[in-house]
Amino acid sequence: MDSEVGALRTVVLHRPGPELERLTPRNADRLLFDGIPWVERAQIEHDAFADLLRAEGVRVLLLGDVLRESLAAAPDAREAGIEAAVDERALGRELAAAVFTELASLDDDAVADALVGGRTFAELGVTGHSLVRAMAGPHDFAVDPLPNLMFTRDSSVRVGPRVVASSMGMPARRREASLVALAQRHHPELGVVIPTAPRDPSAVEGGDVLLLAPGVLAIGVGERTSPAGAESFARAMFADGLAHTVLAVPITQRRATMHLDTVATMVDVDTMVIYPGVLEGLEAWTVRPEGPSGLRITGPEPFRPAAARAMGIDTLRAVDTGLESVAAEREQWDDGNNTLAVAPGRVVAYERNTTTNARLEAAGIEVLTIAGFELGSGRGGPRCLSCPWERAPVE
Ligand SMILES: NC(=O)NCCC[C@H](N)C(=O)O
Repeated sequence: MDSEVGALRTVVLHRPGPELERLTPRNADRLLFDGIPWVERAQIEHDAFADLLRAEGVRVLLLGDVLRESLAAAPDAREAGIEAAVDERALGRELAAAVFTELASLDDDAVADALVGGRTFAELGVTGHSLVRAMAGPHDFAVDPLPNLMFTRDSSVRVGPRVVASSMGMPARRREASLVALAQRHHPELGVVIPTAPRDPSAVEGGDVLLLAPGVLAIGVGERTSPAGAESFARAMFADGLAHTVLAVPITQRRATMHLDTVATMVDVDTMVIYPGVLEGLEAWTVRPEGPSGLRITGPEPFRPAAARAMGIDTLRAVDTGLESVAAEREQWDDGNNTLAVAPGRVVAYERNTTTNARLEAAGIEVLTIAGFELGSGRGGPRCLSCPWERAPVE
């Protein structure tokens, strides 16, 4: 796995499930959703996405199956998953112990459901002398649900022969990374991939990491990935010999641009789709290894020439998403720039972003479309919804 565009062979998706049924207008902001999705329709849309990928010859692994298979294969994974889900800081020691005991009494499938879908106090039936329990409403969560799990892009990053567990920037998503890492690690097939050495806990989310070309990574630095996170990721890549250059790319810290892949994604070996609102202003700091553990840092300078130089190409072509700024802004919000390449010059995109898709096609990119009315309510497109596990090397 050394690019964003090599023919996609294996991908990890998560079919959304009961965790989405937990969203209400009161908790949606905290759980990072902009609307309340219609769950059955989200599943239909997701199934169509998975089927399209299968029709493209991609092997689709579903995280729910991966998790269940891992829990069955490794008894210690069960305990580790439950332990990570029980937040002693929120529950207090005594109630945390009671919640742990309840979860531990469930069978493997029910544990997997609880770790993803969360559990309320009422559902778990935990009682006892706890102020937290006494003051909690029946629908308050003893274990938070993970409605963003379907955005498998963000919780781990596959680079070359390795996988990097993310360190999520947002509290609502923190547990995803450890759950996904646990599911991968204990899975009979995925577990053959070696994790990178543990990094420091600074924030990096996978939506910020773009494999521009073999050995060249761009890492967005903004709402989800901190400068420290980008640095520790770069150091891990250099230490493992997986990159020679990392471009740290500042992006505005707001919801519309939460990750680098919300404004720019690779659609061919030398081409990106880029939101025109950032096209001219996008900059990069170039980070390279120097000496046994040092870094050489230069910049900032305009992103595209810096990227082209690192990639060893004359020009990084940009397809911008419309000259008309209102249409471009609307489609950026609806993840028009968030494409998933299944092969060089062949991408999956949301059908609603008609201006962006027409411009991609005019630039010679084949666009395969999926519906994203409900999937999009969490603010993520085809790239966010996928964690590529294996791609063919690019020329
Ligand atoms: N790479 C991405 O842009 N992922 C989309 C994540 C959406 C999710 N609701 C979040 O706010 O984290």
